[in-house]
Amino acid sequence: MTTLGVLMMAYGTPRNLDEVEAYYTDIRRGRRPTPEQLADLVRRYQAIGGVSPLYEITVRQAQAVERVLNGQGGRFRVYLGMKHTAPRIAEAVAAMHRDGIDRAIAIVLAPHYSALSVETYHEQARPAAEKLGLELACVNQWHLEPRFLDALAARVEEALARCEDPRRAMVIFTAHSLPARILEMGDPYVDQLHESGEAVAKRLGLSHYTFGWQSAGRTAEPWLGPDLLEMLPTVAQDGYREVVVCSQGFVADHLEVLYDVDIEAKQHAERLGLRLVRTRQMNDDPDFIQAVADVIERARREQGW
Ligand SMILES: CC1=C(CCC(=O)O)c2cc3nc(cc4[nH]c(cc5[nH]c(cc1n2)c(C)c5CCC(=O)O)c(CCC(=O)O)c4C)C(CCC(=O)O)=C3C
Ligand SMILES: [Fe+2]
Repeated sequence: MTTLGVLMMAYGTPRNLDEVEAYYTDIRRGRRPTPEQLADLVRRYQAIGGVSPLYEITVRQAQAVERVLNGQGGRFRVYLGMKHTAPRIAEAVAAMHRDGIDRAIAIVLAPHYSALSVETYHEQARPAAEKLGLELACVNQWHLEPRFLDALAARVEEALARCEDPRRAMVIFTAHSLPARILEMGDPYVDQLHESGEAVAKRLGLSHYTFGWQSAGRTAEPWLGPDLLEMLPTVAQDGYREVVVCSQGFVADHLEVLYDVDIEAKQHAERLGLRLVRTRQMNDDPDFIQAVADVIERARREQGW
């Protein structure tokens, strides 16, 4: 049995505050941020303790997925490639090739597809693989993977259990906002976020839930709305006292969760007399890791590998 590669791709995070400028420049496709923009981002990293736990969590996720896949009788080797930091996606592909791997499944640690998110990872992976003659099967989305939905539902249930009156709490499913032009592009991102949220709501029989966007970029073009922060006053006006935020578009604790939700949104909520409870992130919890392994196994079967 030959070893099958798994190219596991994730966003990447600066390892320390000195790396923030280079990171931000990379996210902005080579345009350096203004001193004000940089200072604001540094301030947000400082507010969550100086560094984001994202890199360590991503490494643990990759190792755990490899363990589960191989424990099920497979022969996989997982390689981690980051979009904005080292080890880069192309480096991970090159490492696979050096190790003699000629087939790999490429998966992004983000469940919902958009041409402006998941596709940008594949756009780095595909040419790197082609150049080396490595066959790549790219997974576009996995937001409806049954055990992923189970994991998401379990976290919403657990967050509701932390509410004083779970039946009267509003659940808001969020994801990273994207430029609103994806709507004219026929992009499936918005529909997919509704699909996974609806599936969870159905599993739990939720009657009070809605959808919102978070962490929109600081650019001039319009972004998908409504923004979570703008929704909170309406939720308060409608008489809710507790709100559960499920950042379903993210699978780890990182800046967008630890700052944008835990600090910024929580402060907004408190000023409105709302208690905000956030669902726990997936990180390397076994139920989530099994779900990712299921996605990879499914892709392997579909390829006939
Ligand atoms: C769709 C999407 C995901 C989810 C899917 C996926 O995971 O891929 C995601 C995740 C993440 N985004 C992250 C960080 C940042 N994203 C930024 C900016 C942007 N994100 C965008 C999109 C996404 N981003 C876009 C279109 C921009 C604007 C770029 C521009 O200007 O054209 C900025 C710049 C400053 C700011 O705007 O806040 C930062 C610092 C971190 C790591 C946090 C940590 O370090 O813990 C993570 C996991
Ligand atoms: Fe981002």
